[in-house]
Amino acid sequence: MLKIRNFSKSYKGDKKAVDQLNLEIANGDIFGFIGHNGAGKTTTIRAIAGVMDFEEGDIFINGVSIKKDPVACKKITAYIPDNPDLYEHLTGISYLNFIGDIYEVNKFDRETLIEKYSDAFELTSNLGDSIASYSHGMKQKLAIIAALIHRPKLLILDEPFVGLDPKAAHTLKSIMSDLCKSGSAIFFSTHVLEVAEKLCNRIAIIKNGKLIAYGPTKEVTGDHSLEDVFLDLIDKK
Ligand SMILES: Nc1ncnc2c1ncn2[C@@H]1O[C@H](COP(=O)(O)OP(=O)(O)OP(=O)(O)O)[C@@H](O)[C@H]1O
Repeated sequence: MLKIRNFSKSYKGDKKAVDQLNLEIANGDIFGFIGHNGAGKTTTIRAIAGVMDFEEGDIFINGVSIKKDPVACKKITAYIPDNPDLYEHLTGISYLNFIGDIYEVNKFDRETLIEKYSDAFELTSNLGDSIASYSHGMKQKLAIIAALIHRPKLLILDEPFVGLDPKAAHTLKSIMSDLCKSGSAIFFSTHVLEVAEKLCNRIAIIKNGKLIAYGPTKEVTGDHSLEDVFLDLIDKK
């Protein structure tokens, strides 16, 4: 579903924020992307989502290059940034319908999925309110619902659990599992290593723009916790 080939990115000619990254994510994978602050996670995620240009390498979504046909890639992808920028003057429901229109979601699917996910995130009673009145967590929930209503084949999330209350975080984890069981793939960054260890079948650890571990979670961790492996690798390499 997602192939990253020799991807590198430098900002303003500085040293590379990401350096020759290669990754593959299959349908059904929940892939956790882990690294220290400034390691290159958001840079990678923004390139995959097609919201940032890059010079070196290529990224393929379902076999299509994000450079050559970004629209085809974006049609089957949903991207939830760490701090979603929503249209504050809209109500929650008008925002969801706007996204539904862009992705050409039919009326039945739209109504069914808006109801399903708004109920799951306990946002149904707030959908008529303006987004400007939402808390940070409510905005995040709305961004997640908007991403889910067009049934993305690839869901990309940057730090999705920050700002969610424990119940919403639990709801999101089960939705992520269900989505992957239905054949979609998920790529997300997180600093919450316990969540990555429990939820992800594959993980990658990035340090200073380079991969230092990559593979099935159980193979990367062996007999240790992901936290131990992460701290050990970050100190060593
Ligand atoms: N717009 C930008 N202009 C210049 N440098 C940038 C820009 N965005 C990121 N960088 C640099 O690129 C490197 C990688 O940043 P990135 O945001 O990808 O890290 P991250 O792993 O997502 O970090 P965090 O966990 O803190 O969110 C850092 O050295 C950062 O300073």
